[in-house]
Amino acid sequence: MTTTTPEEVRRVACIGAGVIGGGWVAHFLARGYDVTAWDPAPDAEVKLRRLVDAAWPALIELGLADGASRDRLTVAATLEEAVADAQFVQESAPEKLELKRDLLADLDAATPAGVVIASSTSGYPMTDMQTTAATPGRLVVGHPFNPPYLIPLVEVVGGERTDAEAVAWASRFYDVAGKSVITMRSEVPGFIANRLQEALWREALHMVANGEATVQEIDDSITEGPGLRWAFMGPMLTFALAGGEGGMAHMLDHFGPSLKSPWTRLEAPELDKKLYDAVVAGCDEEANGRTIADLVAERDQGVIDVLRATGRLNGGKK
Ligand SMILES: NC(=O)C1=CN([C@@H]2O[C@H](COP(=O)(O)OP(=O)(O)OC[C@H]3O[C@@H](n4cnc5c(N)ncnc54)[C@H](O)[C@@H]3O)[C@@H](O)[C@H]2O)C=CC1
Ligand SMILES: C[N+](C)(C)CC(=O)CC(=O)[O-]
Repeated sequence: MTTTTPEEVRRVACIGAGVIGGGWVAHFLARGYDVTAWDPAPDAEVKLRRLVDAAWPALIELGLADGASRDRLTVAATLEEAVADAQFVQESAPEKLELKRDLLADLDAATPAGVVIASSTSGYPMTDMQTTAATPGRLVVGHPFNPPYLIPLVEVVGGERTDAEAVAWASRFYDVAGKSVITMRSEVPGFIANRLQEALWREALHMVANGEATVQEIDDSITEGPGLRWAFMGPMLTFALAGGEGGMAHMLDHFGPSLKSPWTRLEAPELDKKLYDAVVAGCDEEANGRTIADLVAERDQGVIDVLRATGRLNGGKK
């Protein structure tokens, strides 16, 4: 393993610079790191710098680290150049298993020995991605949430061939870099948060497909309802309060049987053209003329307001 401690890291490489890679770049720049990015798309640098510029006002509001600057971003011409002197590597390439396997093997070959390489994958187990790397012990999952420069959580987990030391190093590094870390004990498919989100998403798609709720109603049902509580108290404790003075024990006695009620019976819906079009059109209708850039700015401001209201403006951590 690397002899660089998480506290000593100054140079980070971000591989893949789309929505998430770009978000990681913005986060690491705001925390004062030197960042080198690489992305094979011809227009990647223009898009990346646009994303960082759009994120920067929110990051200023959150509070930049000493010395943080957009000038610390370098866009490399090759993968090898990007990782040549990296002290940590964050991979955020498209969610395709074969691509991730090949890319992680290439990164492993090009990155200085012992440096930890993390994948942003939304759900592939590292065991399935590290199969062709020569030194898989340093490969971990570091799953972020969009946008990584504002949402604190990172889920960290290794694969069967990952060294426990690499998982511990990555968890500590993200902590030092201002993230809120959950280090998982096993490779649960979808990790923790996406497993929960996907359950909700599956039910939402069923309701749209069956004409039971509109896209707008689904969003309102969360933002006007449980979402208000979830920003500061998770689904477990909020449901404990549903039991009144009896807390979770009374809640389980009272509502436990409804766990087996028909609302939880569903398999994933078929994402056919009709459902696809209905969800896309519903989002356009709900956006009501607001562009994606407008919505990103609105979301960023909303997250900052929530972080401030819940006393979490110190770099995003509780
Ligand atoms: N979009 C989201 O909300 C989240 C995505 N993720 C994960 O982050 C990763 C990236 O997803 P997005 O940023 O959404 O995708 P994206 O499509 O916005 O960006 C992917 C980028 O990778 C580049 N790319 C293509 N081939 C590449 C290669 N061989 N090596 C390096 N870069 C390559 C593309 O040019 C593109 O800029 C995926 O693993 C995804 O599951 C994780 C959390 C949230
Ligand atoms: C849509 N997604 C599965 C890629 C989302 C995530 O992985 C995390 C997030 O940002 O919600």
